[in-house]
Amino acid sequence: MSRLTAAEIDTALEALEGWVPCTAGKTIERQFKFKNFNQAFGFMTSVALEAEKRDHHPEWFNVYNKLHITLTTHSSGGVTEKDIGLARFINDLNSGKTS
Ligand SMILES: C[C@H](O)[C@H](O)[C@H]1CNC2=NC(N)=NC(=O)C2=N1
Repeated sequence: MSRLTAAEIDTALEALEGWVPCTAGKTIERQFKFKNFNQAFGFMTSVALEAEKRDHHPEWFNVYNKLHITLTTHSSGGVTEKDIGLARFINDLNSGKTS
């Protein structure tokens, strides 16, 4: 799958609240803050199950109620539609559109 250009990433992120391009356009990243660790880890569990289904996995860092997610496609060396799709799932989950 081919890498998106910086302009393509910007366009895609217009519809993805909270996500920003990082690492010279090689990743997209978003921070989340939950009420407590259970909420954060429950969210991560739902994302993990979906990631496994998609065979596309996040890089993330969790401390208590905070979660930082980095998405990139290793095999392409940058951001692809797979990252945009997973970011959309993550946002929908966060806003209650996904169970
Ligand atoms: C063999 C397996 O399909 C690959 O290693 C998958 C697994 N999950 C992945 N996740 C991400 N984020 N990028 C990849 O390139 C990737 N590749």
